[in-house]
Amino acid sequence: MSVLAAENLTLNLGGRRVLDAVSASFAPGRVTAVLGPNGAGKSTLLSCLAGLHTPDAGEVLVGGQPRAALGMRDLARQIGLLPQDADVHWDIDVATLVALGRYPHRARWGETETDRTAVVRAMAATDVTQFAARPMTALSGGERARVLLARVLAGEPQWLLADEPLANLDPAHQLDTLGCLRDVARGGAGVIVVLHDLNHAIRVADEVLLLYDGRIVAQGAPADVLTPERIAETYGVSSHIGTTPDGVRFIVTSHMAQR
Ligand SMILES: Nc1ncnc2c1ncn2[C@@H]1O[C@H](COP(=O)(O)OP(=O)(O)OP(=O)(O)O)[C@@H](O)[C@H]1O
Repeated sequence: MSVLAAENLTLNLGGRRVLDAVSASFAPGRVTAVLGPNGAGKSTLLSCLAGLHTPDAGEVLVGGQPRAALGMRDLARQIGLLPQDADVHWDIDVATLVALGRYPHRARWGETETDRTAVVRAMAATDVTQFAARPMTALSGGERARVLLARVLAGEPQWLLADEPLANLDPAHQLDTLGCLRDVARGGAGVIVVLHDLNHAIRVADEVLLLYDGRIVAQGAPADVLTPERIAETYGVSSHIGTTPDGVRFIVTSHMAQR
């Protein structure tokens, strides 16, 4: 099966161990939420998977092949990364920027109907079609964030790696984006998404991977991993886990009681 796998990834940055023997395997058609407190190594793990960092030990396998064996174009077709705090401050119009997401697929003779369809679909999925002709500099932060997600979606990657894609979005667009990530997985791609809101994770993820201090402390179904005990150990907060009358699970966190 064509999986994306991290095998014993170890990475030191600035003299500190940032990832410590991280092994994980991601399957197509599934959404994996990468969770953990600030500084746990979530973005670094995504960067390693996408090829932006070369690990000091261990390797990333893409469909069983070492990532380093793939050419840049092939890698760009297979893995689409939306980095944390991605932004654009130049005067490019939205449709042109989203179309740049097709770059790894572009034929020598230019844009094809397939390219155009993928761009239109990506813009609709992120609710930015109405901004198509506007320059990026004339959009709000949340609108720009949706356009940048559209650019990655336009590339129709086999693996979508999204680092906090909900950070600047209003509640309705957060839910829409979670739905969009599920649709991407339903279409057969693997989705790996860094999230901070545990409620978003239990809503979207088939699986969660919980990092702490550069190590994986748990990986599995959200209900199995996100227990009050583990939330307390990892995040240092108390939690109450419940279910709404219509069956949606939720987690409410609060500060630990002072001793
Ligand atoms: N270039 C760098 N040089 C030195 N240390 C770094 C560098 N980049 C990241 N780090 C450190 O690596 C650790 C992991 O960073 P990373 O960005 O992966 O965390 P994160 O889990 O994504 O955190 P957050 O939730 O705050 O985004 C942090 O302690 C950070 O300070």
